Amino acid sequence: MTNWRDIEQQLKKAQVVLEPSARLIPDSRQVTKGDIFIATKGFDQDGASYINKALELGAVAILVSDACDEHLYSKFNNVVLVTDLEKKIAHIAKEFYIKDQSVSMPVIAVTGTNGKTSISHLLAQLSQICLQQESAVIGTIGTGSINDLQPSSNTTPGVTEIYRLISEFLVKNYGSLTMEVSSHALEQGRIEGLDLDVAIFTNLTLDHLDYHGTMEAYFEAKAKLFNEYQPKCAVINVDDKYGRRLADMVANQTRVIAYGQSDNVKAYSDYVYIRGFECHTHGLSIDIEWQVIGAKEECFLQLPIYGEFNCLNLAAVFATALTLNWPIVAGHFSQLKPVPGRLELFVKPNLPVAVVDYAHTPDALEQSLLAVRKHLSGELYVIFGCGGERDVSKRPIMGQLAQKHADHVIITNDNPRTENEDKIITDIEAGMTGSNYQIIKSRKEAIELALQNATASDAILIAGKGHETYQVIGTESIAYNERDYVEKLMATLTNHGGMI
Ligand SMILES: CC(=O)N[C@H]1[C@@H](OP(=O)(O)OP(=O)(O)OC[C@H]2O[C@@H](n3ccc(=O)[nH]c3=O)[C@H](O)[C@@H]2O)O[C@H](CO)[C@@H](O)[C@@H]1O[C@H](C)C(=O)N[C@@H](C)C(=O)N[C@H](CCC(=O)O)C(=O)O
Ligand SMILES: Nc1ncnc2c1ncn2[C@@H]1O[C@H](COP(=O)(O)OP(=O)(O)OP(=O)(O)O)[C@@H](O)[C@H]1O
Ligand SMILES: N[C@H](CCC[C@H](N)C(=O)O)C(=O)O
Repeated sequence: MTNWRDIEQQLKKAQVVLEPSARLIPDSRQVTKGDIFIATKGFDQDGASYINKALELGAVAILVSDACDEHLYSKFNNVVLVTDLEKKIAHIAKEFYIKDQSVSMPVIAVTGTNGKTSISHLLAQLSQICLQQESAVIGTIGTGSINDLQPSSNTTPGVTEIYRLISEFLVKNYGSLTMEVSSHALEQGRIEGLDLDVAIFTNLTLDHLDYHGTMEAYFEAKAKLFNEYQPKCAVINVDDKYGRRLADMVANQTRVIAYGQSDNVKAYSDYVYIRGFECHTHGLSIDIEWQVIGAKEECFLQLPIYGEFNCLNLAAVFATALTLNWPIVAGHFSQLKPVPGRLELFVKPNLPVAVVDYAHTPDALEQSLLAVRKHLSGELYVIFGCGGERDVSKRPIMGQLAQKHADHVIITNDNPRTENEDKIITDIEAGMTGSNYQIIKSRKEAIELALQNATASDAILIAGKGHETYQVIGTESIAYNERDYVEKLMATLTNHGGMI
């Protein structure tokens, strides 16, 4: 049995009635009445051990993989056994959800260690501005319209959820979909079967070695987006050495648009080149030259967005809009807004500027510290931590970079999860010298202290949580919205942090 039609026939024979609202659900905890539960063999667990739970919650049928333990599924009715279900599920989900496969929308996939959310949200904003049409996103902050994001638990959801979301976006008539594609997703085939109009590569720096083992394996996972999926167009940051390797290995039928600010860029026939840029208190000015299909042009963009790295993100957005034939003009870019929790500024007269950012990798932390320095004068405070149950090799490097680029460092908690929080902090300290830093495990206290100690001309970078709305301690997720907290705290403070 290889396709949905065969499965449907078998379910009909078994007199299973499927409602139009039925969904394919691989996680028993998400099953609701009328759904079909997908039981596969996972990394840690056998999905078939949750069949009972799924039936209790109202599943009307079960698709089970032959990789699952037979004892776990043989006793149930309405079970359809599918050989190699793990490999076939993408195809089955596509047929199940996309009934009319002639209807489609441009799909843009963004991969890389940092910048995926920023680029996808900026593209969705630009679509609204220049096409007056809503676009969908799938990524870390959520899914759907950026004006009404629905929560997502992974950066890239599982393949059944992806096709369910796409069917919903087609009904809503969104102009395009930009999805963040993590290296885990590429390794696990979560976007299998998708036809990609554009694939964007941002950069590759240290992260996720707990999962991939080596940078080379991490790169190979990212490269799948370009060599296995063969997008129509590849928009690649060729300032990055891994980007240059990718640009050399894409298939002939994929058009490469190189972007960046180094001399490498103009070696490609299609490119978006950042000739220069300026960082000022109101944002960025970027001088761009581009050549796409022969014609060479230039323009000057002004944006109320911070960060040198956002020049690169903007170049990727620009190149993508060009290849999709969006009618962009320079003025559209000045209407873009910062992405929530990405170098997001909180400003109040007579108080230091607070910048909430999602930097949680060494490169992102360094880039965001350098970025804040370039836009703002005064002393720079940084408050950051490292996640528990995540790549430990980044901890001392982040400690070292914080000390190198900031004037004042406060180490705090960032989702210690089930790890010992003191051990995480000791790992960070291993990269630091001297004792001119503070440890304040409570993020709230750390932020309040920095706001009280800093002067009105200083800046405080609060890194690691960005848009997150929780702090995970042990297995408990405690509500904590850093953006709200900072805004409310600043409202209660007068100059130099004195409480009202
Ligand atoms: C290690 C890993 O990547 N696991 C992913 C994998 O899970 P799996 O199928 O191996 O799951 P499993 O735990 O062995 O369970 C087997 C089956 O039992 C089911 N189950 C399990 C428990 C239960 O109560 N009921 C139930 O039905 C599971 O849904 C699964 O179908 O496939 C699932 C569906 O695609 C993913 O949701 C899941 O991501 C887990 C939750 C995860 O945390 N992954 C992280 C590492 C991740 O993917 N991160 C990247 C981005 C990181 C970044 O760039 O910052 C991401 O894309 O989010
Ligand atoms: N092009 C870039 N290069 C380096 N750092 C960047 C870049 N863009 C954003 N950053 C930094 O990385 C952080 C995360 O950015 P963003 O959320 O856009 O990346 P992401 O790839 O979606 O990350 P994640 O997969 O972890 O969600 C930002 O808060 C910022 O500090
Ligand atoms: N999606 C990333 C984000 C981590 C953000 C940081 N706040 C942390 O918890 O480490 C991850 O799960 O590794």
